Amino acid sequence: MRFKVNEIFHSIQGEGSRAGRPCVFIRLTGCPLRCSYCDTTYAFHEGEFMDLEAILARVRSMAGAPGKGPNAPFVELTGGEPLAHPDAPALLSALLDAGYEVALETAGSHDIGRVDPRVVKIVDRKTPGSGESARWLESNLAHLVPGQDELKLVLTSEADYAWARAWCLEKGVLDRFDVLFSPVWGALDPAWLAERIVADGLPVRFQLQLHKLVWGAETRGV
Ligand SMILES: C[S@@+](CC[C@H](N)C(=O)[O-])C[C@H]1O[C@@H](n2cnc3c(N)ncnc32)[C@H](O)[C@@H]1O
Ligand SMILES: Nc1nc2[nH]cc(C(=O)O)c2c(=O)[nH]1
Ligand code: SF4
Ligand SMILES: [Mg+2]
Repeated sequence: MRFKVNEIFHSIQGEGSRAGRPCVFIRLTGCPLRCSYCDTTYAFHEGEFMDLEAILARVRSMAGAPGKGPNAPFVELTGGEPLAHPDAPALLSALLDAGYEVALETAGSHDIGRVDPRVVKIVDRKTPGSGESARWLESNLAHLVPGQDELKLVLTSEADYAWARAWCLEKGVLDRFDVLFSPVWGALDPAWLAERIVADGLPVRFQLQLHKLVWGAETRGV
């Protein structure tokens, strides 16, 4: 089983409710979407083929020995769009079997029902401002595990916020899942977003990309 891999790196988880934890990232090459704000366009084509064993060996060399419990080494599969690769579910299962806590970062454009339910799924509901909101697979909502998985809405503008709020209320997701609202870096004022969430009493988690605050927005491999 082979995968085109853009990069594998060890850093601090910069997004989601697990932000701040050391994490090994596996970034697969390729994405069929073209979000207006994508900060990872270098992963659309660049990469080298690696087989499953080589990926597991690289992860092991960075994350250390697998463990158990809440502080088991943490590994995230991202991209590009990892689920655009037909064998991504098998890679995720192999990482789980090796004893890691495993997360998947996905655009919600591909069926997450094929993924082991123990994988922490961080599913990005693309907004109109991304230009890719029509790629959303509504059936994915039924596969999210409350208390484990997360919905993320990355907002380009005040109009995107209004759309995101209405979508969350219409779908009833705020009663069931951890929902994250993030500004597009450099596009939507984070203070405006934070204040608006508070003013609206919206039970979502505001997030900034921590790694960009630490290393700047252009640094790769962090
Ligand atoms: C690079 S994507 C890879 C995973 C998958 N393709 C997706 O979009 O969820 C990882 C996350 O970074 C977010 N992201 C990309 N560019 C961003 C930007 N300029 N500002 C804030 N978040 C961004 C995406 O919305 C997504 O949630
Ligand atoms: N530090 C760090 N945390 C991240 N969380 C999700 C990322 C991604 O690109 O999917 C990411 C990333 O690129 N870097
Ligand atoms: S789906 Fe993810 S990787 Fe693909 S263009 Fe959008 S943000 Fe970038
Ligand atoms: Mg990133």
